[in-house]
Amino acid sequence: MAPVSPVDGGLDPETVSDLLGGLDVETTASVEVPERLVDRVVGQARAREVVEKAALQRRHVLLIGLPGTGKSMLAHAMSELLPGEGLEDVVVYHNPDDGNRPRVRVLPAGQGAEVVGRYRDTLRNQAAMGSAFRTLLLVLVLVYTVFVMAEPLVGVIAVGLLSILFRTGRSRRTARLPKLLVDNGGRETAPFEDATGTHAGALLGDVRHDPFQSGGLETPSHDRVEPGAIHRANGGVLFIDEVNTLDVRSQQHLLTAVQEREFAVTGQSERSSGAMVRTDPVPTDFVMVAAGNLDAVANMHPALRSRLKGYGYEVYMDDSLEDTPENRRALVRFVAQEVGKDGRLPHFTREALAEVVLEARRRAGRRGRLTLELRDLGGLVRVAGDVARSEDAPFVRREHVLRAKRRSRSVERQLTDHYLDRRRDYDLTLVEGAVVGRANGLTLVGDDVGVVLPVVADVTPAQGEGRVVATGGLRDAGAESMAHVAAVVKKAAGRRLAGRDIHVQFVGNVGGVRGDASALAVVTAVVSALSGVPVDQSVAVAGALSVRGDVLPVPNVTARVEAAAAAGVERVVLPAANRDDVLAEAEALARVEIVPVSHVGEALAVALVGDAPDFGGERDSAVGRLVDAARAFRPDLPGTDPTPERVSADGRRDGRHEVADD
Ligand SMILES: Nc1ncnc2c1ncn2[C@@H]1O[C@H](COP(=O)(O)OP(=O)(O)OP(=O)(O)O)[C@@H](O)[C@H]1O
Repeated sequence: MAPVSPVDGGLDPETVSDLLGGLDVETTASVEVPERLVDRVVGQARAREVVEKAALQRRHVLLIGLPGTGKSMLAHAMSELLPGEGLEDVVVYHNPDDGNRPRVRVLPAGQGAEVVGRYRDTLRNQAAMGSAFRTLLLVLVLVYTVFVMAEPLVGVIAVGLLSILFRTGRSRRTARLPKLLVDNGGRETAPFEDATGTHAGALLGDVRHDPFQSGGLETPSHDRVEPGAIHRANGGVLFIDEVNTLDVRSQQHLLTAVQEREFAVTGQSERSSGAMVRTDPVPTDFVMVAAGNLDAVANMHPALRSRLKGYGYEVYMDDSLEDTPENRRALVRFVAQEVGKDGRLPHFTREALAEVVLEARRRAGRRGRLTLELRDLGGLVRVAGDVARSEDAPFVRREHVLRAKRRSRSVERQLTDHYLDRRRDYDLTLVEGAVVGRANGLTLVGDDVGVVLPVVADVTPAQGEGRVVATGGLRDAGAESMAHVAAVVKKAAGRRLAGRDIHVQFVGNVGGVRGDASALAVVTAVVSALSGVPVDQSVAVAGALSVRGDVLPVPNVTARVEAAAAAGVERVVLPAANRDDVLAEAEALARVEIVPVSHVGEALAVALVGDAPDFGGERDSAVGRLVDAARAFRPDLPGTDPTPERVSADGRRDGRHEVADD
């Protein structure tokens, strides 16, 4: 059989070499993955440095950032950096003085199992000796009653009663066998405990309920004691993601464990018999790595946060890293690491690796950056591997990655596609002609799926104070941005806007408008509605606005441009600050023209077309000023120009304007 070649196609070798940061490997099989977990972390230089320092000083760490950026990986890496020596075992004993107060003994790691083993051996020997003695005694009683007293019935009863007595005594003795609560024997690295989403019992330890409680059938309390993550993490790392989701009581107890470095185990449920039991304190000398998004900081118990602040470090995780050859090589190592971790995936060819790096660029959404949301990128690696495996391909090739990209559509992507299909049925997308009061905005569903979102506006007489009424699922910054729109329109309009309501609607909105990237599209639609100057529907507009009309950058312009191109839009108006963020590789760029703008006027100059209709003798100064602003960038823009005479393309005077301007 001919050897299977990992040579792939589709990208030229120079581009591939550049995308791999010059790494000279044929497939991921020859990519070396570092031994230590901390060396496998891609990017996150600050967090890595902090974790290394905190491990040396045994300080707590708070990692805040987006999901899947390596927070738990760093916490795990930290446990590898902590010394594996000096760990302890914890053994819990029956307390003969008080059955509800089990005793706790802390021993060097490995000795706990020995102690319990020795205890068990002693009990076993005692039991063996006792059993021989008891058998002899029973035989003697039987012989005496049957042969000497000649009372076999008395003999059988006596032997039965004695057997029950002996059994109770034996179960009492075996019940005293101590329990190994925390076993660190044979462990080479410090423990790592992930307590994410645990309930109080699993976090703080618990004492199980005993339905019998007395009468000789009960389980002794020390045998019902269970350690919590805080006890198992002793000497190592306790990792808690979404720390703010722990209830307040658990956070308070956690704080006590952190401060005191020991925490007694007691039953967590008030109604359980375990609640009456409380052990001696059990050591909880761990380093805590708490994680979450920004909400976690806001909602964390203030005392716990202050403890973390005072005795630890806080790091905001990076969500992207610089697109340098070194970092691209790190990404290639990441793919090799994910392939190795899965264990069943074929290796990636150079071209397939290059495609993953390209995807990391695309997902970063900013020029010169690579995404660090690596859990998601790891998902793409696995799907690409599964696609290759389903075809029994010996390697994951570029086409597999491309197919995986299509297949591993996020829920947002699927929802958007579904919505676009529906919208096509109802003809909601309009990408040609010119319409008054309608502009094509570009919004995001989720973080990285672009959608063309039409915005329509109309002006009506106000019942009271004039206002801007916006509908169609505006939330957060999206709702706030309407105030910026109002400022821009009002400033231009002066008092002439009084007595009018401006209605704005996001048509067929699917995911709600969270951000302020639609502000420019809204102003375009509003100005068009006020002026009657139509908007060119082959143009799509994306941009946030300052209250002064400056166009501000928006996230993930590549996804927006792709959505515009897919819908058939010809030109996309984007904030000038975002110009470089559209990936050069985006296929969509071949199909659309990008028009960078810095001021609302520039955008209007591109989007507004055609002549303004007759205003019935009354020139609208609100619109006048905005369209004037636009004219500063495109002098031929029609609208409020007071010049009475306009010459049309064929040299004739434009009669309609004459009438309007007279
Ligand atoms: N910076 C990184 N370097 C290498 N691999 C990473 C990195 N970030 C994430 N990963 C990969 O993604 C997986 C998930 O990351 P991890 O669980 O650490 O994310 P997280 O930030 O803790 O997310 P969450 O808050 O959702 O738990 C890791 O096991 C690893 O394979």
